[in-house]
Amino acid sequence: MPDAHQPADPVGSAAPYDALLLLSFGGPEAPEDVVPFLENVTRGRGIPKERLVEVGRHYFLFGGVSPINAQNRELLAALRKDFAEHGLDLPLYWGNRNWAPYLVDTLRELAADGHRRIAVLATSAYAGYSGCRQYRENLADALATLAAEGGPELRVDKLRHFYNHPGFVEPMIEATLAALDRLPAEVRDGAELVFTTHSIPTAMASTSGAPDDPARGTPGGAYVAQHLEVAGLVAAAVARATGAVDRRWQLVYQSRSGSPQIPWLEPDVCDHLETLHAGGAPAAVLVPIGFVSDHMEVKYDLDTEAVAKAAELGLPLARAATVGADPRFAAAVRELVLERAAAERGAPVRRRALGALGPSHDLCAAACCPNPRAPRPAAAQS
Ligand SMILES: CC1=C(CCC(=O)O)c2cc3nc(cc4[nH]c(cc5[nH]c(cc1n2)c(C)c5CCC(=O)O)c(CCC(=O)O)c4C)C(CCC(=O)O)=C3C
Ligand SMILES: [Fe+2]
Repeated sequence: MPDAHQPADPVGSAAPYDALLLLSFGGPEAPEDVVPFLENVTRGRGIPKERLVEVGRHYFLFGGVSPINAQNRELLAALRKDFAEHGLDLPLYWGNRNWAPYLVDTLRELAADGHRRIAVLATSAYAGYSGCRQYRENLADALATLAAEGGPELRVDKLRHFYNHPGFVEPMIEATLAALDRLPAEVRDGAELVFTTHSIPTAMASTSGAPDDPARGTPGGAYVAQHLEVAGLVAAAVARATGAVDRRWQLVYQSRSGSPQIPWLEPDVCDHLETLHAGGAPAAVLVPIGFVSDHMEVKYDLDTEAVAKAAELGLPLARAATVGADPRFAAAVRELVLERAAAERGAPVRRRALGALGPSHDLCAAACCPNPRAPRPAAAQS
């Protein structure tokens, strides 16, 4: 195993890639965007009407503006800066699944600019249908549209999952320590760590990951195994830094939608805060390891709803920042591009990953993270 703390080669070639595409979820930027955005997100997904009205309300509370697009613009700026500082001359593009700039428009632009082989970073760190295959299905749809228009053939390679990359984990450790510091000194040592991620249907969780992943088929599948790995890494590092070696932590879930009859991953974060309070916990720190930036799931479900729950309980609570545009994450993206480029050229590759699960595969298998409804074409797979 290579030493996880050694940086990858500082300079390298991005060949065979012509460009990097940042592929994200997208979000509304004005009140009149909210309903069309939600229609884009939920087309054909059987989400109850009441849930959509409720989620729309979350966006209207913030003036109809999701923070996610501004956060992606910041990440693009951080990537431009990092690439320039490291002499990596690779054009950067940005497209979204559910709002402007739309993926299909960005692919058209890439094609018009003469780019043919494109590395893709999806702003989703973990395995699973929603975080991986759905992005690849949208890539396949957009490529099919371009082909139907008579455009040139593009090849898109999605970069590996980065949940256990040190450039993603280390900022979260630092953010957790900073959140602990914001708690009153008298409750700090006893504060429990509450790692949160998006709940998904348990059926989707248990089929997440590659077919040969040992976690595949376990109740939480690779989705839960990967989150537990990150939570454990952050908890251990925090314990080392604060000396409170027996600090308790748990992985919990948020932002559940869908029909109440269908089982989703539990417990919910607000229920967990009640459990902690009932058990005598003096304080808690929320660590949203499932999300790359402080988008609406973080701003509403944690900073609004969970904060209100903690206030009602009288439980001191602090929320750790997400990775966002941290320069270490930008550097990790550069490493992932250079790593994959080297692998595609057949050159030696160093793949940094913390913990025991190892670096994720470059190419998803056809049976990775299946679509829970019906199989559909997906790009970037074997
Ligand atoms: C695993 C996961 C991630 C993390 C990985 C990743 O980042 O991709 C994620 C991210 C996000 N989810 C987002 C928004 C929404 N997700 C929804 C619905 C759903 N998400 C699901 C899962 C995930 N979602 C699932 C299983 C559903 C049910 C319907 C379906 O099977 O598809 C709905 C519909 C209403 C509702 O049900 O809540 C909305 C509005 C935003 C944008 C936030 C902003 O605007 O700032 C982001 C970053
Ligand atoms: Fe979502």
